[in-house]
Amino acid sequence: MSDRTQPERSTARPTKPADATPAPEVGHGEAPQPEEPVAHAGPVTDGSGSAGGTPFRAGFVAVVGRPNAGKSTLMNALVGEKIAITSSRPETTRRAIRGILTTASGQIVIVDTPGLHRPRTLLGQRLNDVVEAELDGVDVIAVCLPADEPTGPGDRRIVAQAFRHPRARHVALVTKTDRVARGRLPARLVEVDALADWDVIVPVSAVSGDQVDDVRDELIRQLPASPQLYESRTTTDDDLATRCAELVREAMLEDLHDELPHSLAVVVDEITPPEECAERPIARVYASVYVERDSQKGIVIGRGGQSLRRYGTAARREIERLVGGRVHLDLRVKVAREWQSSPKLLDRLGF
Ligand SMILES: Nc1nc2c(ncn2[C@@H]2O[C@H](COP(=O)(O)OP(=O)(O)OP(=O)(O)O)[C@@H](O)[C@H]2O)c(=O)[nH]1
Repeated sequence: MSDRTQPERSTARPTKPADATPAPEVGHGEAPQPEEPVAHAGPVTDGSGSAGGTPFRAGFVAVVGRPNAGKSTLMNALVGEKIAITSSRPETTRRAIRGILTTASGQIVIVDTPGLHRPRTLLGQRLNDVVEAELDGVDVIAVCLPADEPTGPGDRRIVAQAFRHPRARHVALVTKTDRVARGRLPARLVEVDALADWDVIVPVSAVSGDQVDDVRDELIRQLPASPQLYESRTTTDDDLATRCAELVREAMLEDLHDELPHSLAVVVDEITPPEECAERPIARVYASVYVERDSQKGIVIGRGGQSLRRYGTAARREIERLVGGRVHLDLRVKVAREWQSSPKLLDRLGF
């Protein structure tokens, strides 16, 4: 990324309001031609150019924001596939997850990052470090700011952090627009505009799908001219074991309450492909669920193993959807004492 030439910054800055009123026109400045993502298209292009003489663009877009801002949901909507797990609980994302979207004119490698916040544990600190490391090399930093919440000190910190990387383009994505009445959106856009010198601001609802295509087109427009970085059919660089572990954690987040979710970590120890099963063509996934204390182990298992069965079934269904076949999911619950604050255990759990 760093050695590629950035496209010239657009002089027509589509989203800059001349003053506080009227509200900014967003995301339509250069008359984008919406286009369909190319699923399973042919071989990697040489990047020499796409239709109409416009160069093919490709690069990395880091999606940042505070916990629960809608980053992962938006990435999934852009890629059109569940790449990152999501939940109503803050701090669901714990790694930088790459989702890849390829169209006829560009390829976006979206890096979904953990929500940025003041860390309370060593895990929190490491997650913030992950985000900072990702920001260093990307072409575009997209800051998610929910439409239905006013700008807070956390948002200002994140925006300041994003602008400490001046080589990147800076895009504001005003998320969850379906949650505000249409009439209230302009004021929020003006508020976001006043926060920083954005290259573009795009309002979007990943849940209703409104303006997801505009986000895609704007992000591509911000990327440098470049050959494709991944094959067209690739939608993530995550491995199967990691994705399965995340689906187990997602099912648990949905099922379990209180502070417990923060104490959970899931590691897939082994996956046996269906062809290796003598009796039935069924993949076997062996996973360990780690909690921090003995008392949590009881909660996670539930009376007579009820809870384990409930979210285990939900997770298995999601894994079956992912692999496109039948799956046997074997979950073991283990205690890794205070792992969120232990450097050694964090290393072992992959943080
Ligand atoms: N109504 C509505 N809800 C949304 C939208 N986008 C996300 N959400 C909800 O907001 C919650 C958080 O979404 P995530 O995508 O997990 O948020 P995140 O920013 O990745 O969260 P962290 O992993 O905590 O950093 C979930 O309950 C989503 O369903 C949206 O466009 N509209």
